[in-house]
Amino acid sequence: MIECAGLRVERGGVTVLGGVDLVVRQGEWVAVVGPNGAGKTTLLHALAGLVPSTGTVTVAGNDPGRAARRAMSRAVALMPQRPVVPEGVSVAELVALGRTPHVPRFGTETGRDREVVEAVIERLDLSGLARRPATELSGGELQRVVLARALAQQPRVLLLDEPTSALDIGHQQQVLDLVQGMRTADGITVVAAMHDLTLAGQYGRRIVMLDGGRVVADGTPREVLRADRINEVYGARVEVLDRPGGPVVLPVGPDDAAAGEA
Ligand SMILES: Nc1ncnc2c1ncn2[C@@H]1O[C@H](COP(=O)(O)OP(=O)(O)OP(=O)(O)O)[C@@H](O)[C@H]1O
Repeated sequence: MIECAGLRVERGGVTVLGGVDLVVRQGEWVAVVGPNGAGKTTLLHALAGLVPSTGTVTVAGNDPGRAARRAMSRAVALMPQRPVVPEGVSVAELVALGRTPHVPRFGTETGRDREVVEAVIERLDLSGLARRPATELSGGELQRVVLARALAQQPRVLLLDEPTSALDIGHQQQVLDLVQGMRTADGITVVAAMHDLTLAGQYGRRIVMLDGGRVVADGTPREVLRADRINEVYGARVEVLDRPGGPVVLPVGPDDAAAGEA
């Protein structure tokens, strides 16, 4: 569903992705992890055709740099890290914008479009907010609305940029369970940049770790989420517990570290 070979991106004269090779099969959930500035957002933007890149990239049969925007938007939805919300737009209207690539150029939305929008609003627990201006939402509410817009697009490939960074623990699980359900029911392919490594390993059956614009590890959560690697790549202090649901990555507090050294 996604194939990149030697994918490179330069921003402001600096190489921010330096030759990424990645093959993602249909229905896979790949979690992209890595420290701040590693290139996660840039990778998602290159897959969505939002930044110029070199090398070869194919996403759902399209070359993101050349495909017509409507064709790309019917196949690929990106949930951005920093959504731009137009003034005066309600939550329901913002979610309905996800149907734009499916509405004929000079046509109007159909009953089917409205059904899809209503279904995602309900599934993301947004019915109570539907009439509110989207600019007045809390960060977590807006994050769910922007995910709803991406799901209303009914894409074959869903690119999520930090989809749960503003959500409380209950909504994190609810939102990721919903995406997981769509992946298994509809076979959509998910690539999600995530900072929470435990959640990344619980939902992503495969983890790709970036550092300095390069892939430094690619494998199952148990293979990639090793304490020594995380400590080195992130400059962190963590302990990894092996649990049946996947590795649990715990920060080691300053007092624990001091006790360990004593
Ligand atoms: N328009 C730009 N001009 C110059 N440099 C840029 C531009 N956009 C991104 N960069 C740089 O590219 C690098 C990768 O950025 P990117 O946003 O892809 O990282 P990230 O892994 O998503 O980081 P974070 O975890 O902080 O969101 C960073 O060093 C960033 O400063």
